Amino acid sequence: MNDVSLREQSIVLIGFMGVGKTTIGRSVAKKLYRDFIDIDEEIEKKFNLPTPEIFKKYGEKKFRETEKEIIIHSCKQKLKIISVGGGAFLQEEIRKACLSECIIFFLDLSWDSWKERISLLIDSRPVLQGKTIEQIEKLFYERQPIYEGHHSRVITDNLVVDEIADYITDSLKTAWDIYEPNGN
Ligand SMILES: Nc1ncnc2c1ncn2[C@@H]1O[C@H](COP(=O)(O)OP(=O)(O)O)[C@@H](O)[C@H]1O
Ligand SMILES: O=C(O)C1=C[C@@H](OP(=O)(O)O)[C@@H](O)[C@H](O)C1
Ligand SMILES: [Mg+2]
Repeated sequence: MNDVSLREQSIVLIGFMGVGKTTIGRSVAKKLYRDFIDIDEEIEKKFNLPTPEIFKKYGEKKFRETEKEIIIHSCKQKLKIISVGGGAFLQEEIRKACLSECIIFFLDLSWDSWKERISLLIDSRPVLQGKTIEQIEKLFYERQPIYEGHHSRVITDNLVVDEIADYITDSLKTAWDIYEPNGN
């Protein structure tokens, strides 16, 4: 770790696509009066295209390279709330950078709850498109080990966005008060 205090460290949300990283990250940022960075939004701004179009026009490899560049840059900043795409932690360099620079929350949703959400996700997630539900289930479980590197896990089944965001902010405030009681 660098010389950034615990209170200043940026927070990174990870987990499979659709678990709520973007929505919950935005809510946590509001509650803590911090800037929010959604890495997918940053990639889309850079290409001036939605993610499915980036995949179509430039390919997944280019998307992943850009994702890495933006995350490595963003995770070195202080006091941010950062939501990374569900595939970002496939890249070891990203995992290592986030783990050493930031506090990582893993949003853990069960397959049974996740599959109820699929219709909300399919149009904007190219990785899900053209796959059967069985293939998506296989991907869901294959991806779980990449999220093992984290500092805190939040089981999100049956919780609304506000409850999850409150849980994250409360646990951060508790950790800050324990480890940096004088606010530094
Ligand atoms: N706790 C939750 N309960 C119900 N729906 C949720 C919850 N969190 C997110 N959603 C919904 O799931 C969809 C995916 O959320 P999103 O924040 O884009 O996930 P991610 O960034 O992890 O892909 C959105 O339609 C969002 O409104
Ligand atoms: O898991 C993945 O491979 C992806 C997840 C998406 O982000 P969310 O996890 O926010 O849906 C986005 O980065 C892209 O569609 C690829
Ligand atoms: Mg997202």
